[in-house]
Amino acid sequence: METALETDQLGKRYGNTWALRDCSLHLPAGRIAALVGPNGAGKSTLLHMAVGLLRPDAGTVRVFGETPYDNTAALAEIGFVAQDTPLYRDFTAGELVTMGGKLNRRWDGTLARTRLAQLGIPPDKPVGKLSGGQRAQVALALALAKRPRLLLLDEPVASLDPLARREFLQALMGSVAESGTTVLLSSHLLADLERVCDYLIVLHGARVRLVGPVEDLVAEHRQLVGPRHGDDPIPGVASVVRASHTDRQSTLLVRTDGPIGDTSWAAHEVTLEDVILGYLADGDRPTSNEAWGVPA
Ligand SMILES: Nc1ncnc2c1ncn2[C@@H]1O[C@H](COP(=O)(O)OP(=O)(O)OP(=O)(O)O)[C@@H](O)[C@H]1O
Repeated sequence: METALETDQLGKRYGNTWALRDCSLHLPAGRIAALVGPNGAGKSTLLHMAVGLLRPDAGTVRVFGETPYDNTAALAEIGFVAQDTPLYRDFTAGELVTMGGKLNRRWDGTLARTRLAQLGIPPDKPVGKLSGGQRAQVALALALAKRPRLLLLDEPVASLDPLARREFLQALMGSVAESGTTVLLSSHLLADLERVCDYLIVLHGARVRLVGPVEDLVAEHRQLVGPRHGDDPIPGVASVVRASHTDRQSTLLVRTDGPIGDTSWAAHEVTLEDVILGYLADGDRPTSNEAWGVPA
């Protein structure tokens, strides 16, 4: 299968601090992928390198086989909606659609106008005077009009109310289903991601913690509840993601590589949210109490 995005040992550093490190992953074409991680995990940094806004300090990033940095041909294949949906606020939505046609060689202005008309967005009002949700829809319509093969969205629904969020995600799903566009979408809203995404990338502490098709990842993880557990290996368990213990009982989130044969463990299925939260709970906090002058 064709690969839309591929990184190998990709890294970006600010001063002495790695914003993203040893990032190796691939995103097959046609997927709608969730990019998840706590604040400061490196999500925007990864997206900015994928869209050629940042030059990597280590490793490589390729979009459909091309390096995006300083590569106009590669950038023509990528749509990007940045975190705060920046738009020229004095321009109207209609003017932005016209401008897009002058700046992009493959531009579907009719698609953008049809979408914006369906959403009831006025064509003649400066976008600075639209609501946050309407602005996000304008930004998405412009990104889709570019007919990108890869669409990168950095927290596109963060500022939207639940109804606007649902409409935005439905619009996104509808149009990428028609066009076959690959999407990589960062968000903190796990329930939304569970509804729309079929591929998952978890970042934590500047590193990739988990990558793969949602269906496989959910199927491979189990919650085990059983007698207090030490460090002994459990047959069928490839790794323990997270463990909590009482005096007599242990509860483990595990990644399996076979059936759990030991009947002293009760094995429960997990949701995507359980898996994500398990990986997010594991990892160091970048800023210590000492740095803030508070006791540990
Ligand atoms: N321009 C910059 N200069 C210095 N450090 C930066 C810069 N941009 C990002 N960082 C640092 O890089 C790390 C990763 O930041 P990034 O914005 O990629 O995280 P994120 O996962 O997108 O976070 P959020 O969910 O808050 O948007 C953070 O520690 C951040 O402080």
